[in-house]
Amino acid sequence: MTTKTPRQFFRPLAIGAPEPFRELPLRLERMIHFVPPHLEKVRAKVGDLAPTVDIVLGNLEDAIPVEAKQAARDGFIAMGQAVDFGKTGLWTRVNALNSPWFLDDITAIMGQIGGKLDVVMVPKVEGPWDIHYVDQLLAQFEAKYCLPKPILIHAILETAEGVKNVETIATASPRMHGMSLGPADLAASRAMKTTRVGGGHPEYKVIADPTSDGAPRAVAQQDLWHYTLAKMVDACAAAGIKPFYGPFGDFADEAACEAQFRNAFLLGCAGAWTLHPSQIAIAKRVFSPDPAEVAFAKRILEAMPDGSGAVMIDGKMQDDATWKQAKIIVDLARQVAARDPQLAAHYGM
Ligand SMILES: CC(=O)SCCNC(=O)CCNC(=O)[C@H](O)C(C)(C)COP(=O)(O)OP(=O)(O)OC[C@H]1O[C@@H](n2cnc3c(N)ncnc32)[C@H](O)[C@@H]1OP(=O)(O)O
Ligand SMILES: CC(=O)C(=O)O
Ligand SMILES: [Mg+2]
Repeated sequence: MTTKTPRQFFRPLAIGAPEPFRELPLRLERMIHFVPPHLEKVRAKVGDLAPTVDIVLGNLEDAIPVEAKQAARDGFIAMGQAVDFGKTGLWTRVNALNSPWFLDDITAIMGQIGGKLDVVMVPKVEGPWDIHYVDQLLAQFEAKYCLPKPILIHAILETAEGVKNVETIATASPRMHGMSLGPADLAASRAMKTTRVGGGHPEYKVIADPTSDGAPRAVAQQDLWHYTLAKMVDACAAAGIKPFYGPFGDFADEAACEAQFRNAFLLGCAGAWTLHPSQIAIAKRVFSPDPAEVAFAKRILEAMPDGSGAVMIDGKMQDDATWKQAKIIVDLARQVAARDPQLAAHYGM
């Protein structure tokens, strides 16, 4: 594949558009909270909701009825204008690039609240060509409206072709913020035989061999999403962008939601989607590091001030590599502490 030279890669795509970021802005993004902006009742509470989440996302795509597409777009703009989001990110999920609504979504939003928007989430991204199109369009709007800061792109990985092209999607533009797993559309795209939005399936399992005494055979459920999530995490980490778990649709099963989010956290994800207020506390709990882990990570950093050598702590060998792991945990704890005084106290920060 032909790619741009390094210098061309970082040039603005429209005269007057801001320079692309070289590094992602440092932001705590434990949950991307989805708001249906066509509902006046929900919209009215966004001012109170915003300080309790890291990101508010106005959803315009799936889950918004066709007859409410315009109301959702208008509602998102009204909400964006009315609310002071402070340190909370303001994102939107626009309709798919091949839908009848995308062009009007992006045109209206950039014209009216482009200066407040942080990230555009693009659904059903199939390859780098989708990112290039949105990249160029955003640059033209940034130039037209003299926006000082580039708007970032977050892709949803939710088609088989997208998964096949995940590495070229991740590196398609300096505007790439990250990626989320879209387990519902991806399941459909792959003809997986499920009807769930994320999470496991009891029939996806391995079973131990039968024994001569006929004892019940041990069964272990496997994670349907491990392969895709791991592939996405590697593509994102290699490109210097952020991977996220997507939605978990069974709001009543908080334990399963927490387990799926925690697997994603341990594997390298920065956050997950919250679709219902009850999921916010789960995401906060999972994507803020455990105070005991933070305390141990601090001991590693203190024992190896320049990050080199080998020391023993509680019988465990530490060296340059565990120092790097510890730094990731302590840096994340610092970000969380800056946002959450209660956790700051638990972390001793
Ligand atoms: C596969 C995908 O694409 S996933 C992404 C697309 N899906 C979404 O964005 C769904 C977002 N969530 C929602 O729209 C809603 O949660 C629904 C429609 C699924 C369920 O809503 P309800 O039936 O109202 O749920 P419930 O009665 O439990 O809500 C309790 C309260 O929380 C509010 N609430 C529910 N969801 C949200 C939300 N996402 N954000 C803010 N408030 C919410 C309700 O308005 C209700 O408020 P009230 O107590 O003042 O009446
Ligand atoms: C997240 C999403 O859009 C999906 O699972 O299809
Ligand atoms: Mg989807």
